Amino acid sequence: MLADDAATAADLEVPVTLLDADLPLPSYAHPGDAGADLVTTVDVELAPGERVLVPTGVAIALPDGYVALVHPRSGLAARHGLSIVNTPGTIDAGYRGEIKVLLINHDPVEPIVLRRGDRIAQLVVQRFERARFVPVADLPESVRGSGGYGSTGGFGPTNEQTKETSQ
Ligand SMILES: O=c1ccn([C@H]2C[C@H](O)[C@@H](COP(=O)(O)OP(=O)(O)OP(=O)(O)O)O2)c(=O)[nH]1
Ligand SMILES: [Mg+2]
Repeated sequence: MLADDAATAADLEVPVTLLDADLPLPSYAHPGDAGADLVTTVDVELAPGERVLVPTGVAIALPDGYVALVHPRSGLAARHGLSIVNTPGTIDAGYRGEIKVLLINHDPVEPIVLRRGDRIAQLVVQRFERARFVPVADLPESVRGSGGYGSTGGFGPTNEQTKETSQ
């Protein structure tokens, strides 16, 4: 059973429709948690390496200027290798459809069995900035410059599985 998430008047109000009345609203396990847990409405078994788009029974209407991000749950990742292909998934403010989660089983050997009502992911609601992309000839200088992808050090050479395309 989920703990009472103790919503307060200070919390952002987000209208939700439950497409499956027997399952719960997204719910925070503890006060102060960033992620509200989402459940699967279906039983599903993921073979090793398999990905499945799983329904959550929830549709929301975020206010303009907000986004909801669908993150994996670390316990399921650590214990079973369960993650999300497109992590974090982006729920746009204008989206009124059912939130779905593209789960993947990263375990090389064991299948993962999920039951209807299991908590499979967590939704983090955030404000965001819209950018006005302004073309310029030269970007302002910075200390980092164009160094990236391990420019500050790492361990070992790049694995040959990492392919890079050149122009
Ligand atoms: O994990 C996710 C990610 C997205 N969506 C929904 C909400 C989101 O607003 C919409 C579109 O997502 P996104 O923009 O990431 O996908 P796209 O491939 O760019 O699709 P579109 O062309 O519809 O924008 O799909 C989900 O239900 N779950
Ligand atoms: Mg899109």
